[in-house]
Amino acid sequence: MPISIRFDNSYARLPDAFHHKVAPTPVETPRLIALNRPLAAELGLDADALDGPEGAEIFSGNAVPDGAEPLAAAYAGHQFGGFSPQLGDGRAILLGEVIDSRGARRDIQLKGAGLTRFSRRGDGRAALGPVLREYVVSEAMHALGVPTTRALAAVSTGEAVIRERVLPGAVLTRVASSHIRVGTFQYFAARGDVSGLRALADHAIARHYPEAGDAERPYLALLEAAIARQAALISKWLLVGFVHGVMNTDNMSVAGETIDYGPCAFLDAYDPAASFSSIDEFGRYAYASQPNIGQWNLTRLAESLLPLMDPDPNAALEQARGALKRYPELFNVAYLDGLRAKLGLAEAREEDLRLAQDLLDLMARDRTDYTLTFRRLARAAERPEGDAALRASFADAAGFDGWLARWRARLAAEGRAPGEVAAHMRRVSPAIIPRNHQVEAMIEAAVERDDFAPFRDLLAAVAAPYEDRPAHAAYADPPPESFGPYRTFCGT
Ligand SMILES: Nc1ncnc2c1ncn2[C@@H]1O[C@H](COP(=O)(O)OP(=O)(O)OP(=O)(O)O)[C@@H](O)[C@H]1O
Ligand SMILES: [Mg+2]
Repeated sequence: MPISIRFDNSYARLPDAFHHKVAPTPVETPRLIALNRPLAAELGLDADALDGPEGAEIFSGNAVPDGAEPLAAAYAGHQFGGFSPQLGDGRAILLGEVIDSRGARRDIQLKGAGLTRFSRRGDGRAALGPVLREYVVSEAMHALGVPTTRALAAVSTGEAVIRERVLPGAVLTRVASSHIRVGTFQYFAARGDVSGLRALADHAIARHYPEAGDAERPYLALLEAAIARQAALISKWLLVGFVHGVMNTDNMSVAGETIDYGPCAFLDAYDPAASFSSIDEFGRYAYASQPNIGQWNLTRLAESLLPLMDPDPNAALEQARGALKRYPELFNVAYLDGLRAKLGLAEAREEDLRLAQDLLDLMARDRTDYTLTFRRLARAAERPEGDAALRASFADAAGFDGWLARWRARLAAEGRAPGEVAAHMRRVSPAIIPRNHQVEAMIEAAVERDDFAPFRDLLAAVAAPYEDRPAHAAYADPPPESFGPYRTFCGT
């Protein structure tokens, strides 16, 4: 019996200008590498039926399930500050949408599924390494509590893709609450297509911000809501040490989910200026620049929405400015709340930012490991003698001791039980992130030796980031010295 998926394809019903209806290009010998069974169940899919050759057929694009209406979406985007009026899905093909077990609409999309009208000079394909990276890192982000697209399946294609060298090809099946990007709005705005813009905004409101639809000014409310979600999202990135790496406006979801894990990386050593992507020469998308870039991108969204916001252009501009002005405050509040939690503080006080910033400054100076430092701090919270490994990680031991004394005094003033404080801290500061050296080792095993055991092990570890499980202990370790400085390459 063919697999049945209950599609309801609202994006396909939007006007022609929104998409190119195109089927995936079949691949030679699809092999299912991974199926996310819990996610499949959440989507109402038959995980047993999909966990084998039939799943390989569907998730490679070789078999298009009944009810799917494959399409490539049109979008534009600012890439490293320069505007491209037409990008679009050059290698991703949306199969359709399903309503999940909680009643939410979710996209099911194949990334690497072949040529579309938007492929430009690309081959429409993805390489196995980047597919596995996106699978592991997006699932890690989900487990960390960061809004993100999800990975439903990975399939190898049996075909080669040519990059700097010949690599095995693969397709990632990605699930998202939508694939509407800031660049999707820019696409219609740049063409002066106000009716398309309105259709898009109405679609985004219905799908992501239904309360905005009831507001006096729905399009302003859409902008405000998108700004709030983006501020919250980027604060979460910083709090787990995530560097997106390619925050172009076409890689910013209007739903506030992290999307496009091309050259992303997590901080090992804390360095606010950290930037890993080989194409981000000037550090535009460095770790600590992400909040500002978020605002820059949201300003592009605001500009795109102006024609809808008010018939009077000056009034529209005024409203957009007002909405954007709130972003820094929204970000700062969310980030400081997160830092407080990482320090185990339950009460908000004036001096909290200073306390947190002083620790971050010490960490930056001595390049301590971002993840380990906070995790060890939880241990220090429940031990009066402190944590020897933590102290040893600071070259400036006296500086750190001074900070530790201030922090302990602050905790003592709150008077909570040390065990409780430590438990709270461990709920927000992970033991395990997808460490860059582990991700690279996992990719090498898969690509060079067809060995997917490291992929499965890493995935299992990052799926339980806040737990200290002995079996996962190796994944909590920082990189060995020999790993050296890390560089990522756009996973095209
Ligand atoms: N191999 C390829 N073939 C065709 N088009 C490509 C290819 N790689 C990237 N593109 C296109 O180049 C543009 C920018 O690429 P970018 O790396 O941001 O996106 P992506 O990783 O392909 O996809 P997404 O943003 O959907 O995760 C997009 O329009 C994308 O579709
Ligand atoms: Mg992209």
